[in-house]
Amino acid sequence: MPLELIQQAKVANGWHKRYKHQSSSVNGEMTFAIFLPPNANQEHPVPVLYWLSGLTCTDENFMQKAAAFSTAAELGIAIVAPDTSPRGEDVANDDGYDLGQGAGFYVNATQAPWNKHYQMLDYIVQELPELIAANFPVSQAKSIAGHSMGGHGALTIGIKHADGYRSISAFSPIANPMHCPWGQKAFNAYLGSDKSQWRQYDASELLSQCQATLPILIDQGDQDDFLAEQLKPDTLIAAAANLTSPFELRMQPGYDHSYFFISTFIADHLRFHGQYLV
Ligand SMILES: N[C@@H](CCC(=O)N[C@@H](CSC=O)C(=O)NCC(=O)O)C(=O)O
Repeated sequence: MPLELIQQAKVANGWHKRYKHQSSSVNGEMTFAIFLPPNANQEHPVPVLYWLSGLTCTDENFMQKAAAFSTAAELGIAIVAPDTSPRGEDVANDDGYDLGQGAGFYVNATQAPWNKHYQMLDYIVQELPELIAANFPVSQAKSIAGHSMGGHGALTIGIKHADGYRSISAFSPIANPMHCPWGQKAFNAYLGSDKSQWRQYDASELLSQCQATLPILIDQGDQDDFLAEQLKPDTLIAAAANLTSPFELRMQPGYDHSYFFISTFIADHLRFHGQYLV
């Protein structure tokens, strides 16, 4: 499907570009943004970090607020930030900010009316990387990162599709969505009431069962208003107890849930991924 360029700007000697396109996975239009570092060209394809944003976000929040460009340019890493859901008048929605448009939870919905468009897992794992590879000077090397709902997405996708990615990182991820209000609301709507279907999308469940996985870095602010009720990083630490691959969860004193926090530590995350994307 052809890409339509919406916007572009030079930044950090590279380019930030936004595109929309028809998506076969979500059966409608999707938008994504890409940062291409200055060294990206057909003779020098660059690795890609996929960034999954949180509730209420579009492709723009990370690109405008995370302050990632200078380090990504220095390391020669492209960043792709998709929208967090399908959108449009014919796309199912909810009055709450935590379900529907802007809150796709990176799952393949099985329940009506959501299953018509909310196939975000297929979009992120298959369709979007194919589109990026076909249209931009990128190599096969991919890593995945995200924030909050997007941290849940990065962890679950990276763990379940470990052959497709080199490393995983997350800021303030929803670590155990089966047991928090945001996750329970979304999973009930998108997946139905059968909790056996929820486990495939719960990072703590997946991590506790896997023998080996990718290197994982997580940052969590200890002044995050969502920490105890929604995020539950302790369950992830417990689930990671028997891992043999590198796993680090850093509690960062004084930081909240915002992009101020993300912008403070994004360079660490890019350098972490950079080790594995060479
Ligand atoms: N009550 C808030 C909730 C929205 C919010 O905090 N969204 C976060 C992600 S939360 C988990 O996925 C976010 O990234 N917001 C965008 C930003 O640019 O900060 C609300 O008022 O909507």
